[in-house]
Amino acid sequence: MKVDGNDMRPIWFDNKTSTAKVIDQRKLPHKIEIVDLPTVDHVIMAIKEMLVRGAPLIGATGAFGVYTILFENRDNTNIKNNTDQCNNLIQSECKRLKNARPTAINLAWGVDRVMNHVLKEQGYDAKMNAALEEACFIVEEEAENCKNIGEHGASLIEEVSRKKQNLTDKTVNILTHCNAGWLATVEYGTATAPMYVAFDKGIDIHVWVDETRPLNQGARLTAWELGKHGIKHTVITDNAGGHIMQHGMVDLVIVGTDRTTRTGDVANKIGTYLKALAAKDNNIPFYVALPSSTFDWSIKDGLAEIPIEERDPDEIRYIQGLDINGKITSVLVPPEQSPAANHAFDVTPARLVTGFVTERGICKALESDILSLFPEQFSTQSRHL
Ligand SMILES: CSC[C@@H](O)[C@@H](O)C(=O)COP(=O)(O)O
Repeated sequence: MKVDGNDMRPIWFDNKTSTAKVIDQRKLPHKIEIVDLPTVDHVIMAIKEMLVRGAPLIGATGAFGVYTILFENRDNTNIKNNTDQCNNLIQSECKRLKNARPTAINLAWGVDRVMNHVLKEQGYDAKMNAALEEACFIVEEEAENCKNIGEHGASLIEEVSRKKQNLTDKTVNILTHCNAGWLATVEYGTATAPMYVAFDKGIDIHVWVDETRPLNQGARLTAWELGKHGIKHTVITDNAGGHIMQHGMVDLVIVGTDRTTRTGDVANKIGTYLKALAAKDNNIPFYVALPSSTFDWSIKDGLAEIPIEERDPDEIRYIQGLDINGKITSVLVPPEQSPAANHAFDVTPARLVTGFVTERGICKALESDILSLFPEQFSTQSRHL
């Protein structure tokens, strides 16, 4: 996507250094800082500390992580000359990569996909080349998936726009939570992709951006992205959604997801469930946009089976922003001694979801409908079979 006229992605491969590079999203929107990922420890740190975040981006970063295992050990003759030792190292490092964050299924998906590719190859250089090739392929494929999500999802916005043509206020008001934009994917985003497509087609849209405490991905990242694209938006507190829905100020909710079961239960950033409840109570369509890499085909019960990450309570206790000297700084909010609990995600049951926007089209939040878009997953072993 364009930032001040320049093409930008949150991750890319730098041929000069032979390493993946990422934008450090902790510093946005105040500073664009690029970080190099030359070792697996760097990759794990980037995922854990959320320099990169958002399910599809975590998946892409994990995919490059597998390449990094081989890049990092390229001068280790013991590993290079012993296939068993090399494969054991790849498998144990991949396990470490997959443990960096638990909720987004894309991480395990991206790592396993590249790992399985690499283990089949004979010879160190062939393995390293295969890892890089597959990681780059995943990045392009996810970008294409998000583009298609945008095309399909824009039809929902166009439909609302058509219905509003006889009203004085024709603006389509969309609410979103967290950041499911290009910063969370590779290009376009998931929840934001339909917004970018609709806006580019000339539809009058306005986006309510939940600030998304504790790390403010909405206020910091979604607002920045939308602003750079010229899309009208307003940052609101996380608790304002219900109120504005009751007052007819929201036509449509679109969010992303970190893991969705084959039955349509949706894990996403903490607070998503409350938005879905409020949308249901106000008859407002609640859509979830996702690439197929975010479905967990092996599970059926999101509440019981999706692991919910619990992060450092200090992310709640401290809030980060620019001080009056223009320096990024953190300040303590609650009393020093008060404990805090940081549940990073929640699960919205399928019954509250109007539908899914995927790269293959839109479907209802029902196992049969989801599988009719992805019939090849019909026989994927659910843990319940
Ligand atoms: C297209 S990204 C979808 C989700 O990953 C996004 O909504 C989200 O919850 C991100 O959480 P984060 O903790 O910032 O990684």
